Amino acid sequence: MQSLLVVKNLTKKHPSGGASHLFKELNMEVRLKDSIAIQGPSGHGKSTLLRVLASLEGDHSDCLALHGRSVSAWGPCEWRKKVCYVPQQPALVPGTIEDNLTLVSKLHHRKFDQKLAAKLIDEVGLGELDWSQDAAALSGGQKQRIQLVRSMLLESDILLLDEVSSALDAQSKLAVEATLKKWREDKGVALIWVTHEQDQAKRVANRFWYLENGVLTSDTIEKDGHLPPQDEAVSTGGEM
Ligand SMILES: Nc1ncnc2c1ncn2[C@@H]1O[C@H](COP(=O)(O)OP(=O)(O)OP(=O)(O)O)[C@@H](O)[C@H]1O
Repeated sequence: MQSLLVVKNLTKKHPSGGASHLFKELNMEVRLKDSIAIQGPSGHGKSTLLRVLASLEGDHSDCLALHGRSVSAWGPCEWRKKVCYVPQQPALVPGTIEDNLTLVSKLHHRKFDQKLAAKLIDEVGLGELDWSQDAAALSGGQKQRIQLVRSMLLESDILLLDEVSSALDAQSKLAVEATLKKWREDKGVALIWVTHEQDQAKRVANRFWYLENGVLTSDTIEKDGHLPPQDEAVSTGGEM
């Protein structure tokens, strides 16, 4: 399977300072259509790892390559369009739902694909919403889904999903999972999910990573009928 993102010797010091590392010398590869669940104890750096992969924290250009090009070769803004981080806490802009959905096209001077936006909104279970409604008045779970659809409209190569269904009821959670699964199949994107839910990880992922004490290990169980080329998602020498 074709490689999208290659990570080599990625090291991140603990944000609290000192000599300790959140993770050290991580090596991994993300392939086309991968769906990877990252799990591990709270506070061991899962969200930080996603933000680093999205080039939102520190300068790790030498360690990250997308389609064989580093962050600095793409430029950080272009990189973030291609490797999109979706945070757990919705960060909607002031204004209506429509203002939020059209934000990506406005920022990137693209035509807004209303039909696609409406389809995705419907699929995640928000088909009844009036787009002229104030986004601030939405529930936490509705905001999470608006933010997710807004990110999907960027049509990135990789979506980094940081507990993106944590505020949802069981039915809405399944709707979001199904929407993302279809998106991955249709668009060939890769999904990386941070989730604390073992059941969700099993439902959505074909590869499983575990981050603890600075070490990322991979579980080679694979669904979807393909085997990993190597047990490549294994880091070395982590320390806290
Ligand atoms: N801005 C920051 N300033 C100081 N420390 C930070 C900052 N961001 C994260 N940390 C610390 O870095 C460590 C890793 O945090 P991170 O949120 O990446 O962990 P996590 O595995 O995603 O946790 P959780 O499962 O609870 O979401 C934690 O000890 C956290 O307190």
